[in-house]
Amino acid sequence: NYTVSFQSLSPGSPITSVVSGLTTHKLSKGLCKEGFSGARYCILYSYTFDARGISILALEEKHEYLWQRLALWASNPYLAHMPSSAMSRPSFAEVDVLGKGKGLAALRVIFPGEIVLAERPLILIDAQLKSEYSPQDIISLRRELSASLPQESHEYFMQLSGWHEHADPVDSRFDSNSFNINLGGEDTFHGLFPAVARLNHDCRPNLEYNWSEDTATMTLHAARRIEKDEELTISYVRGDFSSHQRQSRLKSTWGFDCACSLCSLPSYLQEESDNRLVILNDSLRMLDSNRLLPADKPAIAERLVHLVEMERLYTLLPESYAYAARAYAEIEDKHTALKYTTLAIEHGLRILGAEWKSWRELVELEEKLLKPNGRT
Ligand SMILES: C[S@@+](CC[C@H](N)C(=O)[O-])C[C@H]1O[C@@H](n2cnc3c(N)ncnc32)[C@H](O)[C@@H]1O
Repeated sequence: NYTVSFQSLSPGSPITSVVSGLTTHKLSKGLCKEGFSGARYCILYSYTFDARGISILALEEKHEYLWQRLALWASNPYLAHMPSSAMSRPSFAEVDVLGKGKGLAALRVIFPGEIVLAERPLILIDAQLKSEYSPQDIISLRRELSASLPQESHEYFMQLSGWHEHADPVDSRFDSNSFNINLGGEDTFHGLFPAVARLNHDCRPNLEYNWSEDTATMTLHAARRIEKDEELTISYVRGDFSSHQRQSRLKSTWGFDCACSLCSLPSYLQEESDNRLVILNDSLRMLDSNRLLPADKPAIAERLVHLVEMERLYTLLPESYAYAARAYAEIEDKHTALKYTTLAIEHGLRILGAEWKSWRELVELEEKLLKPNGRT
């Protein structure tokens, strides 16, 4: 139920009330600026959204769609808030971590699959912006955007880390802390999630993040059991990259030398891990290629599962089980196919949540396998 007419929101217009679900939000339109292509990008902001506000910089005609996506989930019970505001029973707290600045640590044991944190963006920027304005204009737009947040949120944003020493302070905070997300089909945005922004990197993290376009929420699940006081981490780069690729990406984009559990191993063990990653990626390529005979697929899928387990790449585990399930179903080994289907569904829902793309396909496979005399 939206009572606002988006066309009528002109820059600097008086605040307009919008009813979404049970919540009344006050929306305002800020600065608008025409890009090189003639497209008009405008700031839309609300001081009341999720109790900490939101600032969006996007094509004017996309404002209504974006707002509907965000407002629909205003009553999501899992929503996290900034550490300074009321959050019923967080399982983590902000801490100082030696050599990494601030971070988040578990206040209690967190079990595999638990939702640790789920939040919507504080700032959203259309990724097209880069091609529409000069670097100087982008800096001013980003500054204007962060200044449109409520005072407390703006201060919180400015306390986030921004490692690029010589860059603009607002710009470097965006660059160090934002995620690329899809919102509105193919449209890419840079989203800043304030609590998630405090998570440090580990090449073998204990949390997995998932962006849901449907609920406009970033959700973090525990990828394994996490002990009390353990630091919570995500991986900023793909875990199946080689150690060299991971370390150089982390240095160039986030400015640090990775000293995580994997990168601190003696070099001969890192080489072992890199070798396993090469075979792991080859196995994935082969299974995707359609060039394998059905009889050869189970062994390759088993090898994939084994390597993923050895490499502690928990997020790849559900998809690896799924490959094994499909491979065994194809050769009509129902018993083993069912074992892997169950493992895939259980791990997938636990770690990746209901947004996991293979979930429904596997449930159908399981149903077929369970039919007496049913063929796969
Ligand atoms: C998204 S922020 C994470 C939170 C940040 N530590 C803070 O104090 O707000 C990314 C920055 O944290 C630091 N960082 C993250 N992971 C790290 C790691 N594994 N080792 C050292 N520094 C790390 C780097 O300075 C990086 O640019």
